[in-house]
Amino acid sequence: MEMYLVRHTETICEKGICYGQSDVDIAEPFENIFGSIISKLPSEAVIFTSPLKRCVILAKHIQENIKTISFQEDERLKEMNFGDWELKKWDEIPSEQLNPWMEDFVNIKVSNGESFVELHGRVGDFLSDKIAKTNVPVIIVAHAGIIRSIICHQTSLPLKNAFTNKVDFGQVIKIEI
Ligand SMILES: Cc1cc2ncn([C@H]3O[C@H](COP(=O)(O)O)[C@@H](O)[C@H]3O)c2cc1C
Repeated sequence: MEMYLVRHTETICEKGICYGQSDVDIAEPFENIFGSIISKLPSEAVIFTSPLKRCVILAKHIQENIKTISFQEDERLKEMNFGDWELKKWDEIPSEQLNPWMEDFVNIKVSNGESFVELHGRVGDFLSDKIAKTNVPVIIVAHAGIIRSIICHQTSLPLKNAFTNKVDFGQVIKIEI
């Protein structure tokens, strides 16, 4: 079965902001890049999306431009919950908090947020719940952290190496499962 992992396009956030689960807008114009994303997708698929608007806007556009078998938002596809760091500049996060997390972002929970292993757990629940029994192409519109977690689930890449995969804004990654 073909799975298409699509990262949302660029946001309006200035560079260097940790926006995690904050519901930030996408930057305009986005018509051309949306068109280029559609050209890389199958003509018929089931669509799942993160409920954050930077993904829903793109997912709805995909829904309108291919033969959509079903369309579902799923909370488990939200980006990592960065808790107290949400909407802070990375370089304003106190180093006594940031450094230990950088050393072990897989296991260390951000204060009032989650760890990457927790994110990976909810993504695994989503995959076994919604994807395991599907035999038609699947499109998942989500975030860099979620896409990396899915790749780790599907390839057995260790979580600590998840960031060796580049995931750009508007990138489409096709995997066969
Ligand atoms: C472990 C981990 C480390 C990160 N470092 C930056 N982000 C990134 O995740 C957030 C949103 O991604 P998107 O633009 O795809 O919605 C940003 O805040 C960005 O800093 C990370 C995410 C994760 C999971």
